[in-house]
Amino acid sequence: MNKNRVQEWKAFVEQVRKGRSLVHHITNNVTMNFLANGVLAAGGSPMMVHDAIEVEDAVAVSDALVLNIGTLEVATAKSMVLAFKKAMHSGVPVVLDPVGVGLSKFRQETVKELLSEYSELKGVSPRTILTICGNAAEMKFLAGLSWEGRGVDGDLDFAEGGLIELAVTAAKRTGCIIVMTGETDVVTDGETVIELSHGHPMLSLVTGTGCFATSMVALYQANQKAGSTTNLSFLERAALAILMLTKAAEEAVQTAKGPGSFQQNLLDELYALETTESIWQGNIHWKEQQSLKEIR
Ligand SMILES: Nc1ncnc2c1ncn2[C@@H]1O[C@H](COP(=O)(O)OP(=O)(O)OP(=O)(O)O)[C@@H](O)[C@H]1O
Ligand SMILES: Cc1ncsc1CCO
Repeated sequence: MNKNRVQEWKAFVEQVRKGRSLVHHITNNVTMNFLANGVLAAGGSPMMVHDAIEVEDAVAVSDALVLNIGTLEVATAKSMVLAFKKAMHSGVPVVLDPVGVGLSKFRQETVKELLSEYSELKGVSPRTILTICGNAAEMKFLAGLSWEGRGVDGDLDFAEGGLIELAVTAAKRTGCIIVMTGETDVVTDGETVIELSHGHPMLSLVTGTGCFATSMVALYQANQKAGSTTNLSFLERAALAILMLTKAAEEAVQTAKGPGSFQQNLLDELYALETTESIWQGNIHWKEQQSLKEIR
């Protein structure tokens, strides 16, 4: 077990939980309230600002930006592009949730525009990081394969090895960090793969837990206040975000009667979860160049 690593992770999680990082969201109107309360419970400060007239001003004061296309509208798609460009030029990390991307040409074109803006900025400094957080159906589309999602949901069955290959292909094709959620979560930049198997199936019975995973990643990748730096990579920070969410879910389910109380408990656990030894025990695997080694 790598104790130093765990100490660094723990210190960073504590930093995030006290940091009140400002996470600007342009997101869907189904889960917006859940995301705002979740970000607050996890130690951040949420801000939902959508209108094109003010999104650039909002990005200018933000520590991270979430773009979620769940209930995409023509006006918000325009806002997203404006906010994205402003974020990229002002060093604000962006996390995109391509909800139901294969559903319509409109969603596909919007995501394509953001990705092509991102790739055009390659080599331009400063250019911050773009992470994409979504389920296997959405990643399948981004990997250049056919869309098999149903509505905005993505119930896809993949063999273990297939999942990793899918996430790696999506990362290589988009040039982004990929966080692929599901029973097993896969976090990869196309080279390194971090696999996490925590959480509970109850997470699928509350709408927006995937959207919230995206918000958590943004909170953990957010710019840190002066004097609160970290050596952790964006990849590791994304994995920590998922770890905290899924570990909180494991606690939340203990006393839940069903999805309603589970959702409430989840907020309480995100707020209270102790970063003791048990958090770091279990199924976190780190793979590099085909070799599997556990980082704890
Ligand atoms: N069967 C499962 N067992 C454990 N954890 C799960 C399971 N399914 C999903 N999760 C967890 O639930 C969270 C949401 O992932 P999921 O893939 O369900 O998102 P999604 O389909 O995009 O959701 P939504 O569209 O409702 O926001 C992730 O943190 C993931 O780890
Ligand atoms: C149900 C639903 N429809 C559009 S967005 C959303 C929330 C889960 O992504």
